[in-house]
Amino acid sequence: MAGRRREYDEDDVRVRPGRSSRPRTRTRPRHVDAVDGFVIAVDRGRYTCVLTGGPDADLPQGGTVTAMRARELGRKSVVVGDRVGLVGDTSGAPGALARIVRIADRTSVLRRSADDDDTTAEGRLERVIVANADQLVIVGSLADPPPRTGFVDRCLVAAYDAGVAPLLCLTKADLAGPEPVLDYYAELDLPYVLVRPDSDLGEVRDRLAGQVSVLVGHSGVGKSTLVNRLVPDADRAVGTVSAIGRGRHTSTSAVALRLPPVGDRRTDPGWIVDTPGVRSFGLAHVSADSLLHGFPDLVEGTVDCPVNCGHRADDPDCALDAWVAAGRADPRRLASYRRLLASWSGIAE
Ligand SMILES: Nc1nc2c(ncn2[C@@H]2O[C@H](COP(=O)(O)OP(=O)(O)OP(=O)(O)O)[C@@H](O)[C@H]2O)c(=O)[nH]1
Ligand SMILES: [Zn+2]
Repeated sequence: MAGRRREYDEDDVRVRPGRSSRPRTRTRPRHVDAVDGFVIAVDRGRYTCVLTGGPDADLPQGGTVTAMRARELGRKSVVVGDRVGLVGDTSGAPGALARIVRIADRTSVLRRSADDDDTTAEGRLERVIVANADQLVIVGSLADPPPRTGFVDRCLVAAYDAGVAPLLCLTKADLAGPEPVLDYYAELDLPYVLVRPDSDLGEVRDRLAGQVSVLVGHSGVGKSTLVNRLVPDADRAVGTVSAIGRGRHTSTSAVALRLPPVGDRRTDPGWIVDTPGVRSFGLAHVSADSLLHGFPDLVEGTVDCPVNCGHRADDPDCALDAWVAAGRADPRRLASYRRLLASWSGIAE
């Protein structure tokens, strides 16, 4: 994580102009003494952060600091993955409360999909749940339950749109081979890893090293099993705001877990962000173009489409049908794209 952008929004700092004779103590503090933190969990207005200042900042160590938002942040939200500036009691002692006074510009955001409840403002909202993720690990089982490529396709759209690199993590490789899934994504150069109960996870850990990786997957695919294998003390790692194993009553929808060091290497093993209860990522903000770019194997097939072609099944001159008929892309991919189009209530054009 070293070397990542750490500029802060400075618009929350109000400095009075002029009056150089003014006693320093009466000017608003600029928080020059703020220390860098990384938000790992959010629970009812309390933010659990780890301190990331210092030369060994990204190595597994240290405790956590509980913080609240400073009023001067206004309406800006703070989410898991945010890089923040902290002041106040950052000792991490029991009962100590620090204040978040700055939020760094985000390199990426992932939004959860709106709740099905469109009768409330909350229910219609696609809230940002993770900031600054580098990688989206799409966890899917090869059997029991069978692969759901529609879900993977949806995640790919979210990943490409957010500028987050996708990694396909295929679990239960002891029950079925990966060929059907890999065949479906043959045109994509999608990186993937296979997981079975007896695999040592070395390749997975290599891919997670130095990254902030968000894990998403359907119920039953083995995501919890994988998280617990990767971070054996996951429950302890997030302390009192743990979302793991809790039901739907928790307000926490993401939690960052520090991966243990690999051997005696002094390199950053990375972070995983588990997303308990997140069924899928919101795509309402995604433009029609971005939706298509989640299907890179189809993009070239649209060059012969009429201007303003919607690429839907009932668009008579859509060139994608001919593209697929000519064997240039898998017809199942086109069907998946059109299913997504049909369910997509995009607002951005
Ligand atoms: N055969 C086999 N079974 C596995 C593997 N990984 C997990 N399982 C089993 O699959 C079942 C579901 O695993 P979980 O880890 O609970 O799945 P999950 O994705 O976290 O599902 P939720 O807890 O419902 O969100 C459990 O019975 C696991 O023991 C695997 O690689 N191979
Ligand atoms: Zn078209």
